[in-house]
Formats: sequence, structure tokens, C-alpha cells
Amino acid sequence: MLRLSSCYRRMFLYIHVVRTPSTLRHAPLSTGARLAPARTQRSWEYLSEIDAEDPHGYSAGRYCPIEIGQNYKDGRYKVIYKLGWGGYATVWLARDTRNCTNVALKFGHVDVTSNELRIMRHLQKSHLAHPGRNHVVRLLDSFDVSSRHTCLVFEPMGVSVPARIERQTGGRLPARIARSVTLQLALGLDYLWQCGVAHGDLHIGNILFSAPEVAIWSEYRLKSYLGVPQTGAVKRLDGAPVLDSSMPRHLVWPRELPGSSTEIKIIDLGGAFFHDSPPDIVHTPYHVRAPEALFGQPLNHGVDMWSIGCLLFEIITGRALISPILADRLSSIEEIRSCIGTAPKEWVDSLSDEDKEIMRRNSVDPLELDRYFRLAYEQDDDAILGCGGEDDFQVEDYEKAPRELTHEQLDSISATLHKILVYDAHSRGTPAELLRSPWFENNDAEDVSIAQCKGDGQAQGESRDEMSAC
Ligand SMILES: Nc1ncnc2c1ncn2[C@@H]1O[C@H](COP(=O)(O)OP(=O)(O)OP(=O)(O)O)[C@@H](O)[C@H]1O
Repeated sequence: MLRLSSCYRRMFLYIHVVRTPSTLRHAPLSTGARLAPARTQRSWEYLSEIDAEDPHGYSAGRYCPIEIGQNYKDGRYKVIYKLGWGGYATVWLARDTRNCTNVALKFGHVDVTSNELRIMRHLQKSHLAHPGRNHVVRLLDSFDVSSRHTCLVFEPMGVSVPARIERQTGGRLPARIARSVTLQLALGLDYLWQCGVAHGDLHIGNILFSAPEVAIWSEYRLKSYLGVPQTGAVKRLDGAPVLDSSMPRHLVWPRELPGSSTEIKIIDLGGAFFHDSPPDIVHTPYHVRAPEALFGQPLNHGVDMWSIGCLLFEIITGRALISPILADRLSSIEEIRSCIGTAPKEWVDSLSDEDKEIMRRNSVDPLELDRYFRLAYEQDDDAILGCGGEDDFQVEDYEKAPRELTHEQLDSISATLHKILVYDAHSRGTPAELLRSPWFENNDAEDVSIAQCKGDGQAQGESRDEMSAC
């Protein structure tokens, strides 16, 4: 019985990594609601052929209705295309007609965007000279759209890290790129921490490749690249006309911009907080949410270290540490237990009897972190699934990513993961300590992207060539 449920849970890991279409993998992952979800107020009244943001988010006032071609801030910004959506905001590519550049406009409810704006302004004022500054998205401007909605103006970013991983053979980045991405991520987080800020919502979808060239493309070139937007009318389920003025006429399918450089940046500081005033809850997706948050224990900025540990695992192996598909609070607690052992007794005791019973029924076989890391890197699904001979779920050798890392490198990464992925948030260390990990030592003279991260801005063209293969 134990064996079966273990197999079942881990099978989702396989399905997520190997078989899940990109649209599903890239759907927003945040869970929990910073504002009450609309469906609790009116259930399933609207639908659209475009499976993007939930239209009920508009009727609840969470999203701001945007149409392509609309102008904002006295005509300065003209909306050209949609770039993405999250649980709390929609993001649009716009032409900045004053500077003749392109920008990303993030529209959200003032209750949500005000926190992001406060944090971004704090970062702007910090003037801290830190290489990680280049790895956190830059706020360019902001303005109120109405009494309910605000718009934050960011530099436009390119393809997301998960999208780029998906395009790689075997579903993981080449080791040099994985090292560069994780290094920039740690630098970005170190910068945030040095400014007294915790990100609070670090997940792989919040890491985007830069698109500096796109910022200066002409409107004509942008439109030729993006093509005609795919849209779907918003309709009422009962067939009645949509009279709600907060509802857009259409939903638009987003497109990612090409990320032509090796540089990444962390986006979405909507869940960020100051180290000296941690929130009671975080909205990080369950599969990268720190265990103390899953158990409802007091939080501190150590939640970021847990998430970055999960991201290291995911970016290096190409597989999520905790299965994201169908992840919920209890399944994540259970999978963490299977990797790093049982949580502190007082945390477990704090669970309701019902939760304990659900966890007992769905318990997962232990698969110790070090072993799991190596099996994930080897893409040895037979062993991970623990099903023995489930041929249907095996990855064929030709589908697998090349094994570029040596045993010594895997040992040292595993040691780093062991340090970070612990229940005690204070023992997880800091991004600065993580940056001293041997994984980031530049022992490859040709590693242009890493040299760039460390301030040696040479030969970007070379690394672009490598990335264009991704
Ligand atoms: N500067 C940007 N350039 C290009 N695309 C962006 C940019 N910022 C955000 N996006 C796209 O928009 C999506 C939603 O943005 P973001 O994560 O900031 O919204 P959110 O509602 O706060 O998300 P969440 O539900 O994770 O809290 C991102 O996943 C990304 O695809």
C-alpha cells in the first residue's frame, strides 16, 4: 500500500517533467489569495475560449480590464501585446512613446501592487553597489489606472527559465547555463537580502531571461515578431450578454519575448517583505513553499533559502524536488518528510487529526535527499517511482539529458542542498554563504556567462550563440 501511494505521487513528478504541455507548466503557480477569489462570490458565471487568466478575477476587481491598442498615462504607453498573467495581475507589452522603447506594464489591484511598489521603491533608493542588482527586474515607472488598479512599469523580459528548460534535450539546461542561472539567482537574492528584503515568492516561473534588444525594437519589428494576437471572447455561461463593465471583451493568449542573452532576472516582488516584518503567511507555490509555512509556523526570510534550495535542485536536475502537479499543503509536507525526515514534533502535533489521517493514508516511501538528487539527475524514473519495471514511465536513453556533472560536482551540490533543505530556517544559511559553494567556482576558463555575472563583461555574443541553441 505504501509502495503504491509512493509510486502514485512520484508518477506526477514524471508526468510533470516529461509529458506536461508547456501551457500547463507555465500556468501561474501561486496559490492562496491575497484578495478573495472571485469564485467564492459567484461561481462559474463566465468563460472564454482562451484558457488564460480566470475571467472571474475581473468581476472580483482583482484584474484590470485591458485591451490591445489602449493608451495609458496621458497617451505615453500604448499596449501592444500580452506577456503573461499571474494570480494577481496581467502583464502587457507596451510602447513607451516618450522614449521610443518597449516596456512591460503590470496591472493589478492597488491592494496587491502597493506592496510591490513599496518594495521596488525601497530598492531604487538603496543605491547599493552589488552585482545582484542586475538580476532583479527594474521598475521604470508607475501610475494609477483608477482608484482600484495600479500599473507598474518594468523593463520587458524574455523567455522564462522553465520555457527554456523545456526546449532542451532531456528537459534540463546544459550544466554551464544551469550554473550561470543559479549563480545569478543567488546574486539577485543576496542583493535583495542586503537591502533587507525577502522575495517571499521564489519559484522557477519568476526567473526570466533578459531581453535587452527587445526593449529597443521598433513597433513594426515587434508586431512582425509577435503577429496577430490570439483572442477569445468572454461569454456568460447562461448566454446572456456580458454587461459587467469590469470584464474585458476578450482574453488574450500571451507570448513570451525572445530572451537572447544569458542574463536572468528575478521578477514579481508582489509577495516580498522586509526582514524585520515577516508576514504570517506566504503565497509561494506549495512545491517550493518552506515547511514552516506549510505547517503554519512563524516565518522569517529563511523561506527564501528553502525556495532557492528547491530551485537549485530543479534547475540542476531538470526535475522538481516536490511534485508541483496537484501539489497541496499536505502532499508537500509528506514529500518533504520523505526527503529530509520528519518535521519537529510540535509542528506535527499542531496538525489537525483530519490532516494527520490524510497524511497517514497518503504516506510516501522515504527517498533520502541525496539519493533522490542523484536519481533525478540520472533521470532514473524506475528507481524514483519505486514501481520496478513500469516501462510506460521510463525515459528512453535517447530522451535523456547528457550527464555533464562529475561525481565530485554532484557530491558538492548534494552537500549544499543538505545544508539548505532543513526544517530549521536559521540553519539554512544566507545567499552570501550559498555563493561560496564550490558549485559556483569558475573552473571552466571558457565559462563566459559566469565571468559576466562576476563583473567581467566580455564576449556576450559568444554566450548568445550558445543560448540560441536552447
Ligand atoms: N517584466 C516582464 N517582462 C515580460 N514578462 C513579464 C514581466 N513580468 C511578468 N511577466 C510575465 O507575466 C507573468 C505574471 O507576472 P507576475 O508573476 O509578476 O504576476 P503575479 O500576478 O504577481 O504572479 P503570481 O501569481 O506568481 O504572484 C509572469 O509569469 C511572466 O510570464
